[in-house]
Amino acid sequence: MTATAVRGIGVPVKRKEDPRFIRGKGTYVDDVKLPGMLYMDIVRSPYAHARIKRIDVSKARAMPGVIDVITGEELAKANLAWMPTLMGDRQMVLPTDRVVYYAQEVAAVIATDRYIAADAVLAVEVEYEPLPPVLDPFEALKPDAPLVRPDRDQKTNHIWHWEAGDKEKTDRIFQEAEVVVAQDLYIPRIHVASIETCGCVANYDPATDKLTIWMTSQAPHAHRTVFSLVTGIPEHKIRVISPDIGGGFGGKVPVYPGYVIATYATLKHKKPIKWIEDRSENLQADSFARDYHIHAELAANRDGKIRALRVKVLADHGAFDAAANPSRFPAGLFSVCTGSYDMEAAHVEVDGVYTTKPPGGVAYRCSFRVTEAVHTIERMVDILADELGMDPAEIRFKNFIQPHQFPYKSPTGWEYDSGNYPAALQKALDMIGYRELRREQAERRARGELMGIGISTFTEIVGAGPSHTFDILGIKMFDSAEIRVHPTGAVIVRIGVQTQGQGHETTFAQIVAEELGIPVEYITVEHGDTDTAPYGLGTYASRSTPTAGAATAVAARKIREKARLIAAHLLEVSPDDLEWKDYAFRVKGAPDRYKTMQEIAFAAYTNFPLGLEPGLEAECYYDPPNLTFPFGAYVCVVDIDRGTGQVKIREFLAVDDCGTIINPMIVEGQIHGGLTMGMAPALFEEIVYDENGTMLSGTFMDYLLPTAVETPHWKTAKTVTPSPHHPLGAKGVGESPTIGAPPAIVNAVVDALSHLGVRHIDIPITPAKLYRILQEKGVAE
Ligand code: PCD
Ligand SMILES: [Cu+]
Repeated sequence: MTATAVRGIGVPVKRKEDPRFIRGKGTYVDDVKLPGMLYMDIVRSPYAHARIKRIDVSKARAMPGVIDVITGEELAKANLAWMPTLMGDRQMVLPTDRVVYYAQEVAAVIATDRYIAADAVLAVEVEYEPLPPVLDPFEALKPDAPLVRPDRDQKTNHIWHWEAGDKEKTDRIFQEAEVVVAQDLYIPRIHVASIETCGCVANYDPATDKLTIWMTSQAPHAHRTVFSLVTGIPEHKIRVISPDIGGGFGGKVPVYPGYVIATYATLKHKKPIKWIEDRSENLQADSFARDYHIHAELAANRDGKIRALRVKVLADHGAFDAAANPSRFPAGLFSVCTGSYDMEAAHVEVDGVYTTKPPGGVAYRCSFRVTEAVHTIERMVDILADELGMDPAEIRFKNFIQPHQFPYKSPTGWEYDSGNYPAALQKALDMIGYRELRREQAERRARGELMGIGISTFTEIVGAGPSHTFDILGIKMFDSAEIRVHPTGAVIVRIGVQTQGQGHETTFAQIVAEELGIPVEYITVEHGDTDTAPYGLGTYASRSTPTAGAATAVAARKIREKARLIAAHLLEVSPDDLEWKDYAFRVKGAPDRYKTMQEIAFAAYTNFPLGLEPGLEAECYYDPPNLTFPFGAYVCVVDIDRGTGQVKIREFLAVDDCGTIINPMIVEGQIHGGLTMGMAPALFEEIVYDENGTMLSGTFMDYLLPTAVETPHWKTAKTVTPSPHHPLGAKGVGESPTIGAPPAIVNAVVDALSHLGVRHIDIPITPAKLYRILQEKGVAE
């Protein structure tokens, strides 16, 4: 078998899933239609904070086609008015006495038709007594602030305090440091706004006593376990199916009240119940991302050598701590904020705060708060360079962790597996022609034009994670793969992770193709169905390749070891006389005597050595020894329109390193998508509330997503520094670009204005915001 025939690792195989997608033949949750299916729609709160005095459902119930109206009171009787969150908090499914955010679920209508359900929602009468909203986390911490969560024992809006690093050493360095720079940064609330909204079809079948839930889930097994624990239904009687998913991006990790209500309703009515959010519900009430109020300080020597980083954060979590993080990391992996730079010490503190806003704190393509971490350090390094009058590239070269320092122990306790930061930045600078650009900038500046060059050299942390520190509600964050090679050499691979567009059906097949020498078209990848897929923690935080990808390689190697015994039997040699070469087992010294995996597979069912178990299957539950640390060097060139305040990205070059690349075409697609999702919050996206806590950006008229028109032509390149502990040397890549892009863009805009005394601008850098700055500085046209 040749590499061309196998099309394994490193080959730009076209996506196996695309033929069905481009024909419109995908099966999304809303495509699931069952006989007798009922439809659910949700009554939502018009207030951010209010007491519920009365809910009158009589008019709604009387409407033809309305089957039921479910309220919090009814759920309370079933002990389901509250549910646990992934972070160990509790969250209202439906309220019994108060609402704590705008658009919160208040009641649910079940009807024979989606439109009848929507009409009946309007007929439900709710009497509210408005309470003062709590919108600013700083205000929320004041002693006289209204309590968002009187249900808790602690009578405060403070949720938790979390810290990492060495406080004493950090403080000492700050006291004696030659230079200190400080900056407040705000990373606003944003929303993943995936094409497909959330939803489910819940179906309890009394004949089999089985509950099946098709749901938009990034983690079907974990969700099944949560459902079992919440409802008391035995886990084998629950089947969660996550079918084709129209984008996850972190927003489909949490459990939403709608899933729980629909499940309750199917158990009650013994009919399938469909619930699909509309766009506004999705934007208004589903988990948000970011909302970090950051104060950061760097201590350095006058020559630009960074000595220490100190960061304090207020994290606005909304009304419930329903963030999607590993249990022990309430602030996610934010403590990776020392980035790509070697320093003596760091201290990071994060405080979680309740406000009357929707709960969440999901990733938005940022692997557990890494975007926030990277934005902080990459902005601070530029601010320091500005303070010292140094070039931002030069200050980075001066502070990079050097290639020989890996594995590198960071001051907040991470062990970076591998990296070569100077090589990546040098490549980026050479490719973009950095010196020439600086020259051009000086000329343009002299003519009064505003051109900026921004750099970001970020380190990502993905692949959660090693069982000694990573779990979700106690379930360790391993992942899994199961491979079956059938007699004709056709293969089914089942994995514990679940694609939402990333192309796992292709890349995981390529891993098996490479390891077994079976052409990729003979390999089918299945996932997302808890009845058939092995247990896994799901797809988010760019963990699939580092965890399930490793499991797939290890399982394939187990198959290969068994195949060796069968090949030896067929070739009548000892197993030790065989070597795996050019995708076949060959007799050492006589490479023309060989058996391919197809021949071996057939023998595994027809002609296996006596005493050997028949069949050719293997599984692996992979507990990663460490996380993987992908990285990149991005350079962004912007021109600012002095007449409108508009930022034009003239050029953007992304040099990424995700170790061994499985499918270069898919990785490039991931990078294009990720860069666009990095540009979006840098320039456009923001969730805005008015002074009453009403969301002002609940439609795509107001929540500005970039289109192809706003998106520049991304240039990409790579370096390859394999992970030393991953069986394939691969690291995750899905989120790197979203993490690396925002600071590159902001650094470029600030660079364009630094000679006017501008040091920092919070995202999103909208034309209106920028135009005001241009006016202040007297350069607006
Ligand atoms: N080295 C390497 C790496 C990787 N790869 C590829 O690429 C992809 C990706 O991967 P990763 O990195 O591992 O990741 P995952 O896990 O798979 O995924 C996840 C991610 O992914 C991304 N991307 C995407 N895409 C699409 N299309 N869709 C979606 O949804 C999405 N999402 C996003 C997100 S957000 Mo989070 O959830 O926030 O946490 S996380 C995330 C896949 O296919 C794989 O296999 C390759 O090839 N190579
Ligand atoms: Cu984040």
